Amino acid sequence: MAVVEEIQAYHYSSTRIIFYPLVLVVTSLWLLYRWQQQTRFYKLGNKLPGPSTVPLFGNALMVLGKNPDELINLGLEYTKKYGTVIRGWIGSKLVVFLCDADDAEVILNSQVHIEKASEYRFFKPWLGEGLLISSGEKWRSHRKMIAPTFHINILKSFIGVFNQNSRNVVEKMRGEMGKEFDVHDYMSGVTVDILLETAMGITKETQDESGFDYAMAVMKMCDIIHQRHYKFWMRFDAIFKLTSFFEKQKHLLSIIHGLTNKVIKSKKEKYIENKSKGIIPPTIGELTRSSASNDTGLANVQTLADTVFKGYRDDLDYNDENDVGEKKRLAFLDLMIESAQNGTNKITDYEIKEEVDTIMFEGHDTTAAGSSFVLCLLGVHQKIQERVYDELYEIFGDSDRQVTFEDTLKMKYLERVIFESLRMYPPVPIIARKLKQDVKIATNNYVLPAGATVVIGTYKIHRNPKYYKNPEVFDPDNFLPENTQNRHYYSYIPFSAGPRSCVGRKYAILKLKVLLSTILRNYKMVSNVTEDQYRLQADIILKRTDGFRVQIEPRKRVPTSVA
Ligand code: HEM
Repeated sequence: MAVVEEIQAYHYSSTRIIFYPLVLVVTSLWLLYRWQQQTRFYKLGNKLPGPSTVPLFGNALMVLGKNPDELINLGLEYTKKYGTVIRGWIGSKLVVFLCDADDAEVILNSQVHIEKASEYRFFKPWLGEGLLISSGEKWRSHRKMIAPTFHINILKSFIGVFNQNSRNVVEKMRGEMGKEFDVHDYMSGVTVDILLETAMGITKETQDESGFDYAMAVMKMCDIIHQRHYKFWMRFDAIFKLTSFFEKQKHLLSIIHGLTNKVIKSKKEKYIENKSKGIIPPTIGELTRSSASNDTGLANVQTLADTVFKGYRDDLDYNDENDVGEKKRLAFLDLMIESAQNGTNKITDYEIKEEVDTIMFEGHDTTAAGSSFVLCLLGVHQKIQERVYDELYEIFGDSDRQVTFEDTLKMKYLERVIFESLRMYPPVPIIARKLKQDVKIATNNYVLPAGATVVIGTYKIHRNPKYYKNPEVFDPDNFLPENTQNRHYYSYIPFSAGPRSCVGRKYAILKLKVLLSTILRNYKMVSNVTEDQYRLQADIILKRTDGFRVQIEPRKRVPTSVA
């Protein structure tokens, strides 16, 4: 009897131990939820259209367990259902998706809403407070220093590097003739090689094993960051630190930062040594200053890019008319060291490292994806590829000579093809900001509250029939002057726009023209995978989860009408 009583008492007390605290927790959570719903933040958020929510979880359960291509399909489905403004609650975090050019302009054109969303924190161990993620005064002063280093005069001095590396990749690809292969592997490799040289001044001749290790580490780090974005559980630092990826990241970062630090140290020593001998490199100001000896005669030619990006209101166009042609080539790193040493800009070695690392990341994955999409699309759209080749034949004939800056100005159709590819498959498919102040957007005068995360849906804006007649059709004529002149500037934002637009825009377009024209003069691209079969990945960089599969055939150097 005593034993039975003892068991009953035990059950009773254990029920009490579990039951009452549980009731307390549930009640507190319910009260918290009720209180939250009454706050201004929630009231404003709940005025926006979006799927129904579950108390406390919001819409978080809907994305749980979804793989990257399912996520993109889910997002696209919701835009059909709810229109161009959609809110989602991830627990108590408000995320607002904007897919209309007027609304995008309100955010991107602002000097206030320039704070990056918390999702960018995964880059922090690698890029520190570099241009991509920094904010406030630090971002402003570094942007002011870095934007001029992307001046067209400096970019022109990179043409030789672009050419040499493009030729190298053409040779590497030769082994793939007749097979189906993933062209992204090659685009990724050549992009890192070009960046090593243009950002850090490391050439194939001067680089040792560490250059190769660095390139591999950059590619692998990009992979880890992608995994953290689409594997939900990897987003939590505490869990991430328990995975093997964390150890791998530590190792890769030691390679990346090790080389960046080493190069900065030796370049700085060299600068000081040269200075003591009276050898001083040209300043950014000198490299970009006007000169009577205009070497091209084409400096004032208006390119398509000049028209398309005219309304961006960013800081990349100033001074471009002062085109003095190719001078001494200095890498971005040299320019930063020089301006720090001569006192023009206050920037520490550590900050220079952050900026060089940022350029290496931003310049790599974006252009590798961009060029891979162009090559795949040309493999599918043979007629368009023929027009591209005919234009190249007109410029180069059957010669194997290198591309000059003047040639790139004549590649008008290729430029339209690149722009159209960036429209349909923007390498950066979304841009995310954290609001520090309330903002009223154009659609329905909705007010987005401070603290919300705003996601600009570039991919979706680029496919809005309001701006493009047949948005789902790959048609480079979307960028004929008559079609661009009256289009909303913010309906085409592959490089973002406004004060935080991409500083590498001109670099990217120039590099893509040299690289793609060199490949297309040597090979005909073929692809049996049509666009409806592409499996796109919802990620920080738009990619294909099915791989960028193409085949190449040798190019006969005659116009396509004769071939
Ligand atoms: C097709 C190629 C490229 C595309 C589509 C692209 C796109 C973008 C976009 C959309 C942003 C804004 C990101 C955001 O606000 O979250 C950005 C920023 C940036 N990009 Fe690019 N980019 C490309 C190539 C490059 C290259 C080649 C470089 C450097 C060599 C570069 C350097 C940067 C930097 C430093 C930023 C940060 C700017 C700031 O916040 O002030 N990008 N890029």
